[in-house]
Amino acid sequence: MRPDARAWFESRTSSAPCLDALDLDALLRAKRRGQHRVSVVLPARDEEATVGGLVADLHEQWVQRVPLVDELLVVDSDSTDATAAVARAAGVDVVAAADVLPGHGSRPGKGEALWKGLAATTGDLVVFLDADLLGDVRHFVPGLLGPLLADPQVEYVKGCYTRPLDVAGASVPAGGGRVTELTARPLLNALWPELAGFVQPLGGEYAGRRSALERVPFVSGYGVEVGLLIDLLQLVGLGGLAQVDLGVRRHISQGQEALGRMAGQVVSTVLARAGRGQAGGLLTQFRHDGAGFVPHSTAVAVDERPPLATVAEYRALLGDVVVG
Ligand SMILES: O=c1ccn([C@@H]2O[C@H](COP(=O)(O)OP(=O)(O)O)[C@@H](O)[C@H]2O)c(=O)[nH]1
Ligand SMILES: O=C(O)[C@@H](COP(=O)(O)O)O[C@H]1O[C@H](CO)[C@@H](O)[C@H](O)[C@H]1O
Repeated sequence: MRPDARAWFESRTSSAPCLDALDLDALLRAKRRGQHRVSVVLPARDEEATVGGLVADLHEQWVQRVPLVDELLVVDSDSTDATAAVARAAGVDVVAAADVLPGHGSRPGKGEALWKGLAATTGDLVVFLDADLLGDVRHFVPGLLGPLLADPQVEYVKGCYTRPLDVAGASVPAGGGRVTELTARPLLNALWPELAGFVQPLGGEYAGRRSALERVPFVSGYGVEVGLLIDLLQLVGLGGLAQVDLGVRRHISQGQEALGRMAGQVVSTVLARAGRGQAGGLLTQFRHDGAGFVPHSTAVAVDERPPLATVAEYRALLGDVVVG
């Protein structure tokens, strides 16, 4: 690693306490001292199998038992299953991405759900969690908030973790993060070596100050994480970024072909941010039908939403809501 990346890695990497080791009083004092309001946003597309238990645990722990979280919102990203109903039955608010900022229409993709989730919430601190997480991840919330509560210079915190890959019933201890290891990490090391200290640049768990998040664009698809990292580096500098070790992260993993399309969106975003503009914007993959290879192409061109701070409808929304 370059000296600046190593210095960052050593000074801006912390570890999240496990739930039992947390000083809950100190955590709530820090929240009150900073007069913070905390929103947790989970983008969810077809996550009926996992979203209910996940949000029920988070709600019980951080809304009912310990008042750390003020808003817990699932953003239904055009799900075709019972994601919304399952999440509502678990006692949390659900909004359809298409219903947020309706004047701006609706686009597919995870980044669109996150942008709409930021617009639909009011906390000055916002935590983003994937909705397909497995196991007890309640400590992720205070872990991600910790650096933001402790240091006003920190604007954005990425979770990092080991990522076992569960495939066909077998678990590969560090097999997860395939797009990270095979695409994002090599590209970021080549083009933004100052970001080489990020263990999980694509990780789906992160938190930030609304004042920063509303000043960057949101790539509409899977390029959103790499886009946010690059854009927030430009906005707040390496000193405004941090990462926190959350332990182990398990989730519902996709197959190679789907990850190939995800990688295509990540590459398109990186090339666009590196000034290479839009290449072809198409990714062609191949299947074999027994007689020969059959190409099939998907669009991976970068589509993004502007910084929310530039959206009049959003400013009006904030103006109508008392934040505190
Ligand atoms: O169009 C989409 C695609 C994904 N997601 C959500 O974004 C998170 C991460 O997506 P996914 O699990 O597909 O990515 P992976 O974790 O496999 O990299 C999950 O909560 C998805 O439900 C979403 O809200 N809209
Ligand atoms: O990190 C990665 O390589 C990908 C795929 O992870 P796995 O190989 O399925 O564990 O997962 C992440 O990347 C996506 C694109 O940035 C994020 O949207 C996901 O939340 C994150 O899990």
